[in-house]
Amino acid sequence: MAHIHLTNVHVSFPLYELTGRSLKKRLMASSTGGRIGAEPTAKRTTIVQALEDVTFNFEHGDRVALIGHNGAGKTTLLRVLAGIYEPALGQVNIAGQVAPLFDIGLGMEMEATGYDNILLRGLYLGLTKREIKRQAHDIAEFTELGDFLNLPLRTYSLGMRMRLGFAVSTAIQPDILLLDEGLSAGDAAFMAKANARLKEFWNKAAIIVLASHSERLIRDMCEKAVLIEHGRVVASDTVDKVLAHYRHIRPVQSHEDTPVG
Ligand SMILES: Nc1ncnc2c1ncn2[C@@H]1O[C@H](COP(=O)(O)OP(=O)(O)OP(=O)(O)O)[C@@H](O)[C@H]1O
Repeated sequence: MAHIHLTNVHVSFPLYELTGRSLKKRLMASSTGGRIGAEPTAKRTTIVQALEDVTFNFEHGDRVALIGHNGAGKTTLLRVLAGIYEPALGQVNIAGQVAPLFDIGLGMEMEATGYDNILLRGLYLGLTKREIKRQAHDIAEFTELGDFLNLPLRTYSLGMRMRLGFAVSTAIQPDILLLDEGLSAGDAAFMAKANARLKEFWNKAAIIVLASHSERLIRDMCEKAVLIEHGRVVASDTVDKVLAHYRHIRPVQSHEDTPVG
């Protein structure tokens, strides 16, 4: 059974550029972003605490929305779940194959060809060489990039890179899907195809974690939600309860698809 268990996870980024006291003060008072603090060691460098003491358990069957203001820590948390960031403190315990459908260029090499990047991104995602080779033809077909697959990635547009990244990430049925907002950058035809594949995965994936500001998307896709404020989890419950909590602490005027965060 798939699961994601996080215990007291901390992630911080040093801000070497930040030397002025007044800018630091203004940042500390900001309603967006992670908490600004001082690194306890090493010359007291200023840090942004992107995640602070994050603990939660997602179990098989969970569809969870990550909700929070700009810079709250949602993408950082997704990156921790994808193994892109190693937390400075705390434990990450994940059972199941993870497919991150964001940071689509990670693991890819600009000077390598599309075909080579299928292998590189596949290895980066934790697939074996054998698994990738078995799927390579289908992946190439799904991208519809044809002869471009023989050219280096630097010659691709953003949308072409997204086609390649998406095709590799979804080459096998993952247990855990990680998404940041919706997919973008693909053209209409590819987005329709990608969304159809995503829908199929959506029903089969054991756990889905979606970071989003769209109330409609959150309500459509998830049953549970985690609210993050300045890197800390402040609520973890049903979507209804967490959205109500969020509205309470950050009220907005409502309109058709009320942005969350
Ligand atoms: N590479 C980095 N270097 C320095 N600070 C970073 C870095 N990545 C993220 N941060 C900081 O960490 C905090 C959390 O950022 P993160 O991208 O996780 O927020 P988010 O909730 O995904 O925001 P948004 O809704 O705007 O996408 C922010 O204050 C951001 O400035």
